[in-house]
Amino acid sequence: MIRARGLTRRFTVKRHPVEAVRGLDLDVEPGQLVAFLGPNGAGKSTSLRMLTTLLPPTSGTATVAGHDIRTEPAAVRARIGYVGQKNSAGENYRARDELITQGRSYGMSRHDARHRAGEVLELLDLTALADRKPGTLSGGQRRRLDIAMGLVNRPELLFLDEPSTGLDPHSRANIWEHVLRLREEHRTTLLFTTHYLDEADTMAERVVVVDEGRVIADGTPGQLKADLAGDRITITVAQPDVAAAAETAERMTDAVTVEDRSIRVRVPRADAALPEYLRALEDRGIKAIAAETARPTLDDVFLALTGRSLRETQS
Ligand SMILES: Nc1ncnc2c1ncn2[C@@H]1O[C@H](COP(=O)(O)OP(=O)(O)OP(=O)(O)O)[C@@H](O)[C@H]1O
Repeated sequence: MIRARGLTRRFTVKRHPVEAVRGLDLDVEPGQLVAFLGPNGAGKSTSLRMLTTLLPPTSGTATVAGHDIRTEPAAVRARIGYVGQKNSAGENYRARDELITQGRSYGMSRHDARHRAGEVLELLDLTALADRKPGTLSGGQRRRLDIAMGLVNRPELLFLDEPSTGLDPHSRANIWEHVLRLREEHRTTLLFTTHYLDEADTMAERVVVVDEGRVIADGTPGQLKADLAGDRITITVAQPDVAAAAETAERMTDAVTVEDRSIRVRVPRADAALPEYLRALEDRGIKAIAAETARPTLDDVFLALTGRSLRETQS
């Protein structure tokens, strides 16, 4: 559905070059649900805008829905939907009319555009709001209308740029319910950008981690966490035992950090490593005051790859 090779995009800002995307290689199969995860400025939106033909690449090639983004942009656009970060419907016409106008812009007859507007309103649970002007809708309703706008042409592939940013948790969950249904019932291929770690983790079957214009990891959330982060053990000991407890941990692995009276250890499997560590401490006469284990998050993956926390890079 997507095949990109070496896509790059350079901007010039105040006479300085900004390498927004540095050589994106990406293959997405039909029906996949892929998250582009990365901090602000990582190049996620720029990548999407190139793949949707809104922005020409500086170099590189890509085919999207079977057509070349450079030489056949109209054919690409006819087969994809794009929901940008900004609202796509205007303020002044009723939601239904905005959708009809969108249908007409794809060359549909008035009758077909009206019929399709009715279908997408139904699909996004917006039928009761069809006669309202977009400006009067809530944030979550407005976002659903944006998605409806992106679906008017029955796209095989839908790009969503930060579909749930700025929404309250209830509206976020509601948006995802609709997106997931779309995939189940229509087998739409979906590529979305996010900087919500939990969203990428729970919603996507594949996460492409982007940082400073490059893909730095690509896999299922489970794979990425197992391969790149591992479980975490945290043991708390009495102050005089801290140095000896840390040294004991260092015999097991290099990934040891000490904070106050707590020793943090990264291991592939906490269930196997914790009893071993506790036994080793006991052999040295050290008693643990508390022991905790935690499964890794995608933030741990980002930290392992970049030395930075994705949470800290949020603006
Ligand atoms: N039109 C533009 N002109 C100049 N620089 C741009 C332009 N668009 C993006 N950039 C720069 O390119 C880099 C990548 O931006 P991009 O918007 O793709 O990142 P992003 O990962 O989508 O970030 P965000 O999560 O904030 O949307 C940033 O340094 C940004 O300032």
